[in-house]
Amino acid sequence: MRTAYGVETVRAAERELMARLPEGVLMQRAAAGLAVACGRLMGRVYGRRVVLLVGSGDNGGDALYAGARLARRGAGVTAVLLAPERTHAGGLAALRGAGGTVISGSSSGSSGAEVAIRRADLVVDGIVGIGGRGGLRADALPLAEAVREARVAVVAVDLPSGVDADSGEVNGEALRADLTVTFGTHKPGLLIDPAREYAGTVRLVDIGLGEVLPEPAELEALQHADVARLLPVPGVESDKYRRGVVGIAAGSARYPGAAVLAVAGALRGGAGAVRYVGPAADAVIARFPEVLVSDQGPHKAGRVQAWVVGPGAGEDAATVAEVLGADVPVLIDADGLRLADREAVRRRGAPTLMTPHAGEAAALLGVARAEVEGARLSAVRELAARYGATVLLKGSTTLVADPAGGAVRVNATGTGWLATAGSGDVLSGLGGSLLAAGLTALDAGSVGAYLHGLAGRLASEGAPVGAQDVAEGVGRAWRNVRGV
Ligand SMILES: NC(=O)C1=CN([C@@H]2O[C@H](COP(=O)(O)OP(=O)(O)OC[C@H]3O[C@@H](n4cnc5c(N)ncnc54)[C@H](OP(=O)(O)O)[C@@H]3O)[C@@H](O)[C@H]2O)[C@@H](O)CC1
Ligand SMILES: [K+]
Repeated sequence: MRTAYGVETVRAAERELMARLPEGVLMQRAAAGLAVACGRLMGRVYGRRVVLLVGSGDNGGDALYAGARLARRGAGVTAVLLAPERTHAGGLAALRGAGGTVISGSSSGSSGAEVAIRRADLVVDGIVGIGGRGGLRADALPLAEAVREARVAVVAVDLPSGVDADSGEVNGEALRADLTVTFGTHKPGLLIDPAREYAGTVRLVDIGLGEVLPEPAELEALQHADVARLLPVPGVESDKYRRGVVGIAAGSARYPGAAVLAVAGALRGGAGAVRYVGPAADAVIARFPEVLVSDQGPHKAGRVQAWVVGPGAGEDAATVAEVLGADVPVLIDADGLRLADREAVRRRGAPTLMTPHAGEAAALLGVARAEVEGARLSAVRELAARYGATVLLKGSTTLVADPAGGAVRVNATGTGWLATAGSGDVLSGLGGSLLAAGLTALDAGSVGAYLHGLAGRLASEGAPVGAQDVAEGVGRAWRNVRGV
């Protein structure tokens, strides 16, 4: 499991650890890891030209100490100081002692710095780290512009400067990195868009913080091994009922395809059988003869261990209400989200998993879509709290939040190719099937998103995919995760 912690927690852990260690040890650990990562990125150190962008705090200190290490190994290192009078003194002395050059951003104007950037093999962004608020400030903007124009490789120290460490929000300008070297733990902003996009590849340097960080983390991301443990694999005793039956109440005369795609996802999620109720039974059975279909309402469909309701449902509020009344886990998607009565969701005794995309989440919260996209973490937490339900917010970084709090799960297996019609219907069926197989709402949502994203990647291999390709790719994703 990859975990991430917010700034307050990181600072508390840092204080606790620092109290046990000689002064400066943590920064030296950070700088050593940073210098190694820079060296690897450049291929060799000797003779390379490195520019450090140095802000007023310890983030700049890390950059300076790492710069000193690179200078000792033969790199030509120039530090551009954005706040010369507040620069980390020890770091500056170390760099000077190692033969580095220092340009004061303010006194010599920015042109000297811009020339150095144009000639550089690598820029190290130590403007601001977890102490940052808001986007880049005016004095850093010409430097950021010069970096962009020079197309020079950028390594961000701890975080790309200008992004919000806790939320992944980017309020203003931020510096894009090819590699972010982060210390002690991932920060939420490194895993959540839009900030994640600025970070490039993220490398975690162990500075010993792990032993003092509390449980649970603020954010966690499942990895292959975690998903493999959670997948519902049948034992010798299993029959189709023990493996779970998932009911799909989806589709309408107008949108029969949504039903077919939700069923396609459900067949690949590990439940032993799929029931379908609704007006698209003919289309479903023609494509999937193994499905148990019924044109009666959900309560007459026979026993299920979980329901999926909503994909392509049109205006069928009665079916949504009926499913919400069932005493089994329910996944609500698409039209179902709009039709579900909030109080009815809150009253439910069994788990509920809601799976909106940003537009649907915005409608439920009564805000603009851009607001949800810019502040995904707070949006998903707010929705989970309002509905008393587990919420999976779809997007390039899908988030899953439980109403009781705890770590929010983030999924990063997705690909832009998944933004294709019907792909969400496949995910709803897949998630419902995992619920029926006995996973908690949080696990079903995050495992579903993981498999779905991976299936999209495997099916796509860099080319466009349709929703059916994604559904068919889910089997490959299972095998990939299980290593079989
Ligand atoms: N935690 C750990 O375990 C370890 C942490 N380490 C390192 O320390 C870093 C944190 O250092 P830090 O606390 O000195 O804060 P940092 O990010 O350098 O900011 C300093 C000042 O910048 C300013 N400022 C604010 N916003 C700004 C903006 N948008 N643009 C420009 N400036 C802005 C603001 O001052 P202001 O100008 O507002 O008075 C703020 O006080 C951390 O990220 C990691 O690299 C490692 O060494 C080892 C272990
Ligand atoms: K930085």
